[in-house]
Amino acid sequence: MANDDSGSTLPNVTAPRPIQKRKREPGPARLPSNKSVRTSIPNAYARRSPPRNGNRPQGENEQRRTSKPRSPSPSRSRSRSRSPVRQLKRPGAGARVAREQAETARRQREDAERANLASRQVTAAELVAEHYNAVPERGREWRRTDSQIKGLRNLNNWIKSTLIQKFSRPDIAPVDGLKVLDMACGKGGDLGKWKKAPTAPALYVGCDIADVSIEQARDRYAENIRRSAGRGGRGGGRGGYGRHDRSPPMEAHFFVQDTFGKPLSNIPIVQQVGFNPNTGPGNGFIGGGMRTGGFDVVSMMFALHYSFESETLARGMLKNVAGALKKGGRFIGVMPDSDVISATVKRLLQAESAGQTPGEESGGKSVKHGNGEADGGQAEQKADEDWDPEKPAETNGDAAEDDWDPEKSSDPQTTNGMTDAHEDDDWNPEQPSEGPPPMSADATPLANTSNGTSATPAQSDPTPAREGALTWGNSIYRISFPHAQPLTRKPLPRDGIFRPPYGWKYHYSLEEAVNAPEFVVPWEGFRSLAEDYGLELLYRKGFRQVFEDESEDPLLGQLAERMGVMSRDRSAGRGGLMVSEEEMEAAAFYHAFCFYKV
Ligand SMILES: C[S@@+](CC[C@H](N)C(=O)[O-])C[C@H]1O[C@@H](n2cnc3c(N)ncnc32)[C@H](O)[C@@H]1O
Repeated sequence: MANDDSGSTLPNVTAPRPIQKRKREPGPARLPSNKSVRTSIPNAYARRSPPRNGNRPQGENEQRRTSKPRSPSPSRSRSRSRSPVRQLKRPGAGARVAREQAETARRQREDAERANLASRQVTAAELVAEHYNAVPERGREWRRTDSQIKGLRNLNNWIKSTLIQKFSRPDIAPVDGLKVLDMACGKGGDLGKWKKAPTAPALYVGCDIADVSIEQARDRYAENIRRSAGRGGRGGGRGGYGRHDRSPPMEAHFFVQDTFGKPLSNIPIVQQVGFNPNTGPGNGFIGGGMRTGGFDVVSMMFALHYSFESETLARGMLKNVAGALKKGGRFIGVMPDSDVISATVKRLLQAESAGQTPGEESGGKSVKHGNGEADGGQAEQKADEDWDPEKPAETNGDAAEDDWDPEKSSDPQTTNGMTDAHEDDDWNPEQPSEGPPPMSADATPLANTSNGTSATPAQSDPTPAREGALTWGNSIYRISFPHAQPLTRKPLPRDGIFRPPYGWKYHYSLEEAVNAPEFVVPWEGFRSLAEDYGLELLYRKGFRQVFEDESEDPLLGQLAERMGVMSRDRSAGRGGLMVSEEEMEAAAFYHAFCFYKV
């Protein structure tokens, strides 16, 4: 999967289904014409969408209506009586038979399509699982000392913590405690962040498609419980997760589960908490949240983009999110920002048609595309490594994961400097965080952008562009889009608007972390789809903006210091920022969001 941009995993739901040609019927019985049937189809998505809840897309209903024998109205009878009866009767009966056969054939084709789609989804899901299962667990020590992207890891962790802090406030927590569902929880790296939520969860349910990751998450949790018991409950009665020493341990359950392609209602504990299978469009209403039951928060960190492979998966994901949330519950997450992608694709395509060489359009020399021309003489040492599917890859999830180590003492006396700064599980606002910020020599101040996102071209570019690909990035991350989607042959949009919003595959690689295909999540399309499932937007910010705004908050600012994002010494580096500009550029590819369940 890591090197698969052949599009072979793209289910054919992304390809418009050919409209079936039907036999002409003679005389008046021929109405409505095929043309009117075609124009009655509301949009391209409706044609591609498999029927949900037994409802067929409008166009198909139209087709079915035309094939149904009509009860003759008086006026129709009159008009028939003026027509030669024998000419109408025989072709009418024949046409009916033909229609029935055509209808049967169409249904069979649809069934086959659905079966094919289902099996291909499984394949795609399996490939994702395979990729993440293959990710080595390098350990906290490696991340702390050897990782070249410590600053980025810390920033990602802090942003996830910030979302958790902001949107799991006591006002949404019921008396029996907060219930959290982590969809695509990876190795359970966010368990420690939940411990520091304003209301520590009473129940955490983590699901992921990668079984090895789920095993690691279970081990992580069990180890923490064990150590906490060994310490006599010190460090938080909730198995070391709680902030209140006498609170009962946080109960956690982990499941191997495809959270986009399969309903979560098949998990007993999810059923027990409450799952509403009727959310989303269907029968003309949007199913609301449950008045009682349901999770208080659903979290989806660095994973939602996998669901935008197809409309079916995206809807499946939202159905699960909305179905699991209680009324008033929150859906939080982080994912790639399509505004950054759109702006960069548009700019690079314009530069390309203006005949500019890569980088010229931006005054820089780092963005390139096409046939892998050398870029400003930058070193190309990493070359094909970034495209090697065999190359062991660590996940972004790992980069994004907490560096929680149950072995580590939470005693502030035993922690210091960078070590302590990397221990956000043992967050202690009193503990100073010091250490030289990992600045690059040419680091520049943070750029202010209108929406907090940045399409800043990279500062350096040691990796080669792929043949026929539009590529940008810097020495730690790289995005690569094929000029045309392999399966659909759809070219990259010159206006930067991805329509339809599903199936736009690109390749993403991050130093030490990810090397895998992903899918664009066009923001507006996603937002309006989310509304269909009763999810209203509360918060959306690019990572740069999250940092600039939220680090002003006294508590979150302290947390940034504790997590190695900021130094207490504001004269160090760029106002104390411990994230290099290249890391910040990589981070600016993402944005954070929170929705509210109505
Ligand atoms: C980048 S990792 C993020 C892990 C974790 N949320 C974090 O922030 O550390 C992406 C995760 O999404 C999971 N994933 C991808 N597709 C999935 C699906 N259909 N169902 C469940 N998990 C999925 C992967 O297995 C992987 O663990």
